[in-house]
Amino acid sequence: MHLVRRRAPLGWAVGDNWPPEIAWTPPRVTSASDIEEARRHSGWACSGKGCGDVLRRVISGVIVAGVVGVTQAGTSAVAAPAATVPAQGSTQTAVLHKAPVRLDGLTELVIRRIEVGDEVAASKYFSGKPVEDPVREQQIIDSVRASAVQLGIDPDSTAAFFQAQIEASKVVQRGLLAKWAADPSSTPTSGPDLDAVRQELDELTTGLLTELVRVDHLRHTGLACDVSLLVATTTGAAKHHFDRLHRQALAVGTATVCG
Ligand SMILES: C=C(O[C@@H]1C=C(C(=O)O)C=C[C@H]1O)C(=O)O
Repeated sequence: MHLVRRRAPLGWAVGDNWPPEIAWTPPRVTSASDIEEARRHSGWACSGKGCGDVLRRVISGVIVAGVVGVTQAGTSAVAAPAATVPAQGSTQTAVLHKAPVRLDGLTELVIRRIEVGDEVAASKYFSGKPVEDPVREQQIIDSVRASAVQLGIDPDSTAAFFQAQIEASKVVQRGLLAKWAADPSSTPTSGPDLDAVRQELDELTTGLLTELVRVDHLRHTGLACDVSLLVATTTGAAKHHFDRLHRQALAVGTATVCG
């Protein structure tokens, strides 16, 4: 078996118990789509004999952590009481000793911004405006840098986070415009005014900055941040019925959260 790390959302080594706060034994997860889901979300690429077990461990952990994340919603982020959670597809159980840090609020706003990308795409489909507007992008980056200084968070990582949001929006816009060009029957019937949509994006910027301040101390916690982000993005994408394109945008938009 050959296992390589393509990116680093999880700070664990092969053979570690995962997630570290959860004592678990892997439930049976066998379908091809589960494994494909694990491959896409784990940040690991695996080839050869034994990969199935490794990937099953990852997706099993995601399921358990997701269940825990949902059941622990609204409770304290640390030192939560122990809870027993039934593992999907198995009689085995996972025991939660400590809830992971939560990035649901930030992720929810990233998701909303991605959804607004659909409206931007529809607007541009009718106006013929290009996907990319470098002047507007620079205005956003300059503005969030200035806000970061005022709010006492790092301007460079704040700028990188918002650059990722802009890239995520462009992933959605390009994907939808390409889809509509290939299949005219799927095109929108109307498109909103771009200025109105940009106002919505500006409001989201304020919300995202507030969330970045709130989770600032969690963003450099390594594994805890990685696990929390994985749970938040996995459950968020499922809750919003994200398709492949929007999941891809979500991966782009959250790439700089834990660093
Ligand atoms: C969303 C737009 O499309 C692109 C993405 C942007 C963004 O995500 O903020 C900004 C400018 C464009 O490069 C837009 O034109 O407003």
